[in-house]
Amino acid sequence: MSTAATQSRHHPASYGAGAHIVCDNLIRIYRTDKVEVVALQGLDLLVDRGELVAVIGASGSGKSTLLNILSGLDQPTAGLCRVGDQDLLEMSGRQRLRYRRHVVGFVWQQTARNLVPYLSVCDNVLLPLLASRTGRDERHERVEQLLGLLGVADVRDRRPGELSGGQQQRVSIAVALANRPEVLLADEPTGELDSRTAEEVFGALQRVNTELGVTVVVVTHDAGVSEHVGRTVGIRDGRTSSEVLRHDTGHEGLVAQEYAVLDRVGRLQLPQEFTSALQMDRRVRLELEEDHIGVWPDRPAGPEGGAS
Ligand SMILES: Nc1ncnc2c1ncn2[C@@H]1O[C@H](COP(=O)(O)OP(=O)(O)OP(=O)(O)O)[C@@H](O)[C@H]1O
Repeated sequence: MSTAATQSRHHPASYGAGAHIVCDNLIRIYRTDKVEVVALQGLDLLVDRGELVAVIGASGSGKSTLLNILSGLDQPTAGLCRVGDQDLLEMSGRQRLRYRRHVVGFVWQQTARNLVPYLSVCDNVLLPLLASRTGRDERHERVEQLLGLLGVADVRDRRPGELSGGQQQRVSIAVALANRPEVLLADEPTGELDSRTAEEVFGALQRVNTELGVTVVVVTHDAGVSEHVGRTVGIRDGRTSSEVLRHDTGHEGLVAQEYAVLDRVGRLQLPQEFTSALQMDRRVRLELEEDHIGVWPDRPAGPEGGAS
């Protein structure tokens, strides 16, 4: 289990201390003339430095809203959002620009948003480095390192339109990482790809996470992502609802285990499959046992109505 996740369970008062990314009771309300949409309704999320986390959820659950906030493009309505020592609610315009250029890198679903179509692969990766005034030798070293790591060195002189979808996204990852950001954010990076190519892109995200130590948050509705990451966080209706952790047990190999998320005040969302299977409605009966908490449907106690 991630250190941040374990720590939040044991010391709710110091929620998020030591985590790289902290979202605490994050709220984002979109207001238009007539309607108000609560896209995030108190979302909690902790990510450790160097972790690779997938955020999955149905359409409209708030995934892109979360990523837009983490990328500094959008601001939350309330709550706390911190990346390293940067507070995303308190930043000035100038700090926000610096944050977007140097602290986070992003990969979007549409390649057109990631790459300049008339530049070669090599020049696309070089572009952010020119803007950041990195020295010439260091620039070329970084470009070579990234092209090699992402397996696109052989297509360095091609333009984005001359690449496969998977190659385009791998080049997009290289562009996003050029300025050595601490965090890489990817919004549906495999949304336009077939499942084999999607595997290739998830593999590339895994590689940069392991080799460069960059913290990666990937948002997707592709449930297949859980094969490639240590932790999958489920969001539903703008809140974190569940987590799947993959443990290496040694003898049995990697085993996936699903957890419900407990927030800092102890709230827990029970999976709907569980509550409907036991016809739990409105309220449940709780009992503290030595090593677990029992949850029972609220039915009259009797020969058949007792705890099970
Ligand atoms: N600019 C906006 N103005 C009003 N409502 C918005 C805006 N952006 C998002 N929403 C609403 O907020 C909710 C969450 O949207 P969001 O795009 O974050 O979901 P998502 O999980 O990324 O969905 P998808 O997988 O379809 O991209 C939705 O109900 C959406 O309609």
